[in-house]
Amino acid sequence: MRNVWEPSVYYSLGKESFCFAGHEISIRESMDTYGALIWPGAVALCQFLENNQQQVNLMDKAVLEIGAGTGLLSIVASLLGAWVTATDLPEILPNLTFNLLRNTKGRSRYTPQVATLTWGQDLDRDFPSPSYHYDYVLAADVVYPHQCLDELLETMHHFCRPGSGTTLLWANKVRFQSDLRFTESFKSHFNTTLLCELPQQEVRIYTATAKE
Ligand SMILES: C[S@@+](CC[C@H](N)C(=O)[O-])C[C@H]1O[C@@H](n2cnc3c(N)ncnc32)[C@H](O)[C@@H]1O
Repeated sequence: MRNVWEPSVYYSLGKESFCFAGHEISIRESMDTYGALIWPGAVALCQFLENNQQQVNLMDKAVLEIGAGTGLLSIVASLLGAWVTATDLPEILPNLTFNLLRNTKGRSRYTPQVATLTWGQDLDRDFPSPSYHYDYVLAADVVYPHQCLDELLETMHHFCRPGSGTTLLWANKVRFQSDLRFTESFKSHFNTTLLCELPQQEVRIYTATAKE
């Protein structure tokens, strides 16, 4: 039988209750993996989406989140009216599904979907375009020292192609030189605008569309 990942330690690191889009949101975290913790980029992008609903109107929009982790950002997008697919590595999905269902059931316009998406892997097979077209792709704190930065950029590019009309929203805490190198590469692939900078949290939020 497939081993279903369950957090072994339920441990509150920082805040696990939030209020966004008029709802109390309760997130189950764990110490087990990066994907079971809430990262500052997710909180910053949730705040941005809540405060800028005219600029980024998610009502009835198709939204994909990559590296969704605990699901906080997907929950907020869902509560703001989007049809959301939250994706991550397979071992993250049980906790992600748990958090999504517990916080959106009976509250959101569309039931959020959950899917495995390993950056750079089988994208044409599992998410062929144009069948899988999204208005927005969300990404929070997906850039940190890991071995898959090229695959991450390839994934962003897969969903945000020239002429697709897809907008990418990427929030990240700037931690290392490698983050700045990724940002340069990101800017060379996409038309990029810095939407917001939070100096205290050292988080930057970018919006991007594909270069023609
Ligand atoms: C630092 S956590 C951020 C989680 C969440 N977005 C947040 O901000 O709270 C990075 C996320 O990317 C996911 N991730 C890392 N490598 C990945 C890969 N190769 N393919 C897909 N997801 C990956 C992790 O499982 C984790 O959920």
